Amino acid sequence: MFVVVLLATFLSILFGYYKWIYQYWQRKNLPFVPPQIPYGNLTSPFRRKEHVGVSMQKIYNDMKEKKWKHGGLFFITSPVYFVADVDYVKNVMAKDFQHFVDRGFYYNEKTDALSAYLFAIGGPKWRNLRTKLTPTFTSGKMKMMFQTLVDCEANLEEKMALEYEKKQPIDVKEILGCFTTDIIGSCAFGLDCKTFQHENSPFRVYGKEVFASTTYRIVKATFANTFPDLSRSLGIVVTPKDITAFFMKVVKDTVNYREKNSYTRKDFMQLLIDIKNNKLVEEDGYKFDGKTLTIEEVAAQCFVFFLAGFETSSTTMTFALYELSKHKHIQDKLRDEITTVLAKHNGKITYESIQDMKYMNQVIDETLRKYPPIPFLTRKCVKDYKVPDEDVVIEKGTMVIIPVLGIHYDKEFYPDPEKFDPERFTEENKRLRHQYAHIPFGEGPRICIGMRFGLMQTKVGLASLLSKYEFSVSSKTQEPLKAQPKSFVLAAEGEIWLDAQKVA
Ligand code: HEM
Repeated sequence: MFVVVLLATFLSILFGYYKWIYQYWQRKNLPFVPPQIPYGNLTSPFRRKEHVGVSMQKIYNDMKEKKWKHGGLFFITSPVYFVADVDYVKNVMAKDFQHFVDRGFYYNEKTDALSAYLFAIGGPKWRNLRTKLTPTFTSGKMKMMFQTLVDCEANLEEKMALEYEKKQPIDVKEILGCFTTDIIGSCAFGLDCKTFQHENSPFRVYGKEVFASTTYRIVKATFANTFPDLSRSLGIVVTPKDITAFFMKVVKDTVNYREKNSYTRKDFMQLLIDIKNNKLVEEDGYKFDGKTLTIEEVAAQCFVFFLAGFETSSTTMTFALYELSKHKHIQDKLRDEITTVLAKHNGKITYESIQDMKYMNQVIDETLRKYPPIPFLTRKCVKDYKVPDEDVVIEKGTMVIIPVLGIHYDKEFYPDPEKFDPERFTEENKRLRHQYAHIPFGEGPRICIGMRFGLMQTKVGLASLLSKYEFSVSSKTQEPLKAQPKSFVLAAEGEIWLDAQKVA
């Protein structure tokens, strides 16, 4: 009896707490989407049937229909500020950035070293590291790493030739996943991963594991990101232990080898080692601030280059090839451009030749509009923010959502948004649109630091494949494509099978 009374008292206190919390936005005078106990406006992590990015897109559409420029949500019991107007998005991401410096992701340097990477960390730590790493991604550095991409492109070419010989539909997602894993493995870790030759190469295996979200990992990450301070004091670890052990060992071994043997290489790893040993020179745009990187910090940054660098670009190439397969005239037009440009550069894919491919840019921009790998972005309010021209103050500590996918499918900016149409991205059409209507790489000071590198590897992969093969969708592909509900990056559920024909 006592236990029943205790339980009833606990439940009624909990219910009262939820009721009080769920009136938060009402008290703030901001319209809000009615939440449900216990997950608020999130779907249960145990019954997730659609990608969170798609749920955020639906909320965006709903708010637009009601002519709301912004609104309130709840993630479990945390109030979340949702921005549904591109001018407001611009304020949050750039104009009033000082209020929204953090991303609000959980990380824990003490118990989970690899989680403290540039994408997740906040405050002065982020600013410091961002300043240190920015010179790593200049066009000069990209040019320097281009040969590595060309070396990996030769492996892609060889693998495609072998697949073609089989006269079977080709799993492009897998091939392009191996291609970008090889590139990032080489540029971030200085290793030849050989993923094409060895199906079970550790980088490919761990690369897949990193993105294989199980319900357990989703529950843990949702809890840690919703209650970061509590999770930090509980010492929650979000990176699986075997992944941490593998990447820490690879980085430590590589750094030791290079330092002992005075061996250097033109890659991200070398740039990080140079920052660690304070060897970067002023001409690199680097100003020494008296702080170097620890080996754990080097490992975490290598890890984020790997995390952020391979899946985003491989899904972009995969979706681009899928859309091109469905739109032969666009595919032919792009191939014509590739052939013409390569002819001017002795038939070689060079750093200069890919800069000349203007229609390629349009195709990639349209692919990233329809399939932004990160379909919504977050910021955390770090000091109270009075929303301009509104009677609302967003409190310090509030999570902010920017619904990228919703904006990218908004009919106001993109009539007939389901249609794949690279003409939307001619210079003239881009000028006519709000700058924040296309944000696949984010915007403002926290914009993707690897954008140039990501675009470079995407262009190399597409130019390599399209110059030699003509693609069409195989009947083995499950259409219409559906987004994997549990993955972090927006990726297709199941394989994308394409048929290839050699170009005459
Ligand atoms: C098609 C390829 C890629 C896409 C679409 C993409 C997209 C994004 C987006 C949307 C963000 C968040 C930006 C924001 O919040 O405003 C981001 C951040 C980031 N990306 Fe990328 N990315 C790509 C490739 C890469 C590559 C190749 C690397 C590294 C080699 C990389 C490293 C990072 C890092 C470190 C951050 C965190 C930046 C910060 O918080 O300061 N990304 N990326």
